[in-house]
Amino acid sequence: MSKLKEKLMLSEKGYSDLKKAITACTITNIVLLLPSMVACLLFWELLKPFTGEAISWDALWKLLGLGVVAAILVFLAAKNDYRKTYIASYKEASTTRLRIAEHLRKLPMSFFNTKDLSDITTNMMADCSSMESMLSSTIPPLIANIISVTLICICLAFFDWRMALAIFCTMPITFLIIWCGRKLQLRLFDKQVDVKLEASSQIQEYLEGIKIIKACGLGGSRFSTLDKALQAMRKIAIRVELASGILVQGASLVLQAGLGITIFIGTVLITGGQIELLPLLVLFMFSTQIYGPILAILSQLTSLFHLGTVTNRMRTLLTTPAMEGEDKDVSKYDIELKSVTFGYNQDDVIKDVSFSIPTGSVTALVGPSGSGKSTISKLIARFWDVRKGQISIGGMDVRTIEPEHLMRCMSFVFQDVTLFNDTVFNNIRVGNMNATEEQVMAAAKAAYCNEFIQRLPDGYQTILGENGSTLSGGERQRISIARALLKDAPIILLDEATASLDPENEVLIQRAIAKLVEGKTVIMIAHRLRTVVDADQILVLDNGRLVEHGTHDELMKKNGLYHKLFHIQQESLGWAV
Ligand SMILES: Nc1ncnc2c1ncn2[C@@H]1O[C@H](COP(=O)(O)OP(=O)(O)OP(=O)(O)O)[C@@H](O)[C@H]1O
Repeated sequence: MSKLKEKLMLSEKGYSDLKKAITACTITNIVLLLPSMVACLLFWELLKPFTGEAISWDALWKLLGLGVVAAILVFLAAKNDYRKTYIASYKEASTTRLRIAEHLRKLPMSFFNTKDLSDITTNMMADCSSMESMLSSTIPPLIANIISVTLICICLAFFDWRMALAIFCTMPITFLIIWCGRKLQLRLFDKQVDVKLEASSQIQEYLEGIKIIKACGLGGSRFSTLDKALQAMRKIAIRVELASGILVQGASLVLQAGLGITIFIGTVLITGGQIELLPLLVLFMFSTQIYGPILAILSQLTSLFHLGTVTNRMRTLLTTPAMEGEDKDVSKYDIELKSVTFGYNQDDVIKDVSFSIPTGSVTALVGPSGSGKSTISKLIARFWDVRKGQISIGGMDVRTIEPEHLMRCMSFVFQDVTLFNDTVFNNIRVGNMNATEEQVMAAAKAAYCNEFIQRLPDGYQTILGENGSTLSGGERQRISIARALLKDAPIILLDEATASLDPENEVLIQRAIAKLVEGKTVIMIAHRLRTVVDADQILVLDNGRLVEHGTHDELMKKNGLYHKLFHIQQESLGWAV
C-alpha cells in the first residue's frame, strides 16, 4: 500500500483517504452480496415443492424482511462509499494541482525554457483528472473487488470445493490474457499521450496566433496542421479503445466459458449422486453473479496499467529541484558581478562579465540586440543561476538567498507587461498585497494611471480581461509602474519601457519612472542611448562581453562601440519616412 502512495505521489491525507475509500468499497461489495444471498435462499425455498417439501410461508416473510434490511444496508454502504471515494479523490486532485502550482513558482526559469506551456497545463489538468479517476473509480473498487472475490472463493470452496474449482478454473487464463496485452496497451497509451500533447499545443498556437493567421491569410495551412493533429488524436483514441476492448472482451469470453464448465461438472456430480439438486441450483445461480466483479477487475486492471504514464510526468515535474536558499533579509543594496559566465543552452551568452553597482546609483546596460542586456538583469534577479562566477547583493551571494526573499528587494518594469484577468485595482495591488485602498490609489495617481482608469466603465473595479487585452501599450506600462511604486523596493530593474510608445505616453511614463527611481539602486536596459546620458555609469555589452564602461562623456571620448552606437542613433533621429 505504501508503494501505491509513492507511485501516486499522494499527500498523507490523500493516502489515509485512499485507505478509507478501499475499506468503504470493500464493505459495499460485501454488503452487495446480501441481496444475492437473500435471492438464493428465496430460490431455495421456492424450489422445495420439487423435492417433495412444503414451502414455509414463515421463512418467506423472514426472507422478505431480510431483503428490506439488505436494501437499506446497500443504500447506506453505497452512500458512505461515494463520500469516501469520490469526494476524497476530488480533494486530493485539487491538493495535487495546488502542489504543482506552488512548486512551479519555485522552479528555476531553465525548467520553463525546456517545457512547453501546454505540457504543464496537461500536467495540472488532464494528469490530475486521470489521477482523480484512478483514486475514485479504479483503485478502491479494484482492491475491494479482489477482496470480495477472494472471500466468495473461500466460502464456495467450503460449500463445495469441486464446484468452486469449476467456477474459477478459467480465471488464471483471463488474467494471463490481460497481462500479455499489457505491453501493447502501454505503448498505445504512451503514444496517445504524445499525440494529445501535440494537439493541445497546436490548438494553443492556433488560438494565440489567430491575429497573424488572419492578417497573413494563413487560415488554410495553419488549419490543415491543426486538422492533422486532431485527426491523429481521433485515430489513436480508436486504436487504444480497440486494443483494450479486444483484450477485455477476449478475457471475458474465456472467463464466461467457466459457466459451461460449471454446468458440466455440476451435471457429473449430480448424476454421480455427489451433490443435491437444491445446492447445485443455488451454486449455478451464484456462479452467474460472481463473474460481474471479476470482469470489473479485468477492466480496472487495464486502466491501472496507465498509472505509470500519468504519474511519471507529474513525478518529473514535482521532483525537479526548486531553487534553494536561506530566508535572509537583504539590507544593503550594492550589486557586484564577479567573472560571471552564463548560457541558456550549451553556448555561453554572458562571458566573464565583472562590474559593480553602488547603492543608490543609476546604471545603464547598453549594446546591440542580443548582446545579453536582459540576461544580465535576469541573472541579478536570480531567474537563472550563473554557470561560473558570482553575483552578490549587499555582499551576499544571490544563490544563498531564497528567491522569494530576494524578490522582496526588487521591482521590475519590463516591456512586456503581464496583467491578470482581474480588476484594475487588484492588478495594481499585485505590487503589494497588503496595501490599503488609499495606497493603491496614490500609486496609480503617481504613475499617471488615475485619469484613464476613471474613464473605464467600472473605474478601479473594471475587469481587465485576459492579459489586459482591453488596454493600450502605454496604459499597461503605467499600471506596471504603479505596481512597482506600490512595492517600493530598493532595487529597480527597468527594461527600457518607453521603446515603442507615442510621445504623449512616453512623457507620462518618463515622469512616472522618475518618481519610481528616486533614491533607488537602478539598473536600466536602454535601447535609445539619449535616455542614458545622465546615468552614473554605462556598461556597454557586445556579444555577451563587457567591452566598455564609464559615464556618457567618458565613453564618448573613448571613441569605441558606445560612440559608434550613439552616432548611428543620432543620425537615425533625423530620418523621416
Ligand atoms: N530563454 C532563452 N533561451 C535561449 N536563449 C535565449 C533566451 N533568452 C535569450 N536568449 C539568447 O541569449 C542571447 C542574449 O539575449 P538577451 O535577451 O539577453 O539580449 P538583449 O541584449 O537583451 O537583446 P535585445 O536588445 O534584443 O532585447 C541572445 O542570443 C538570445 O537569443
